Amino acid sequence: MTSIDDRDAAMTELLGIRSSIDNIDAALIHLLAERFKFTQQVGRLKARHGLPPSDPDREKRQIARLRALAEDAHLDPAFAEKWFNFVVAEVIQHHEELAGEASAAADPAGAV
Ligand SMILES: C=C(O[C@@H]1C=C(C(=O)O)C=C[C@H]1O)C(=O)O
Repeated sequence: MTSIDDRDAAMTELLGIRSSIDNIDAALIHLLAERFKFTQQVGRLKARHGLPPSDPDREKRQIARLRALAEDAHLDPAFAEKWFNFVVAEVIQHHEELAGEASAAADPAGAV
């Protein structure tokens, strides 16, 4: 059993830790927003030049790099890879949408 004082101290400590978690979550949202700004830039460039939305070789290299970074940082490399694949799936969907918009703009009647 812990005393009321112990519990109050634990709650104060918990709130302090959660405030750091809140700051990190906010930083991650800002970093992701910045990443998506750049991937949208890549998507528009690819769409303008008829390049494919995905680049599996680049993804493979990034996964190897991120797994090594995760290991150094004592983060589960499998989690790092899952996170990357989750983000890339969204990026590729955006790129496909941009490619569709570019081809519709180039050929509004849909003629082949
Ligand atoms: C952003 C790109 O497009 C796709 C998305 C990637 C990413 O989000 O890291 C990597 C490769 C591509 O499949 C790119 O080709 O660089």
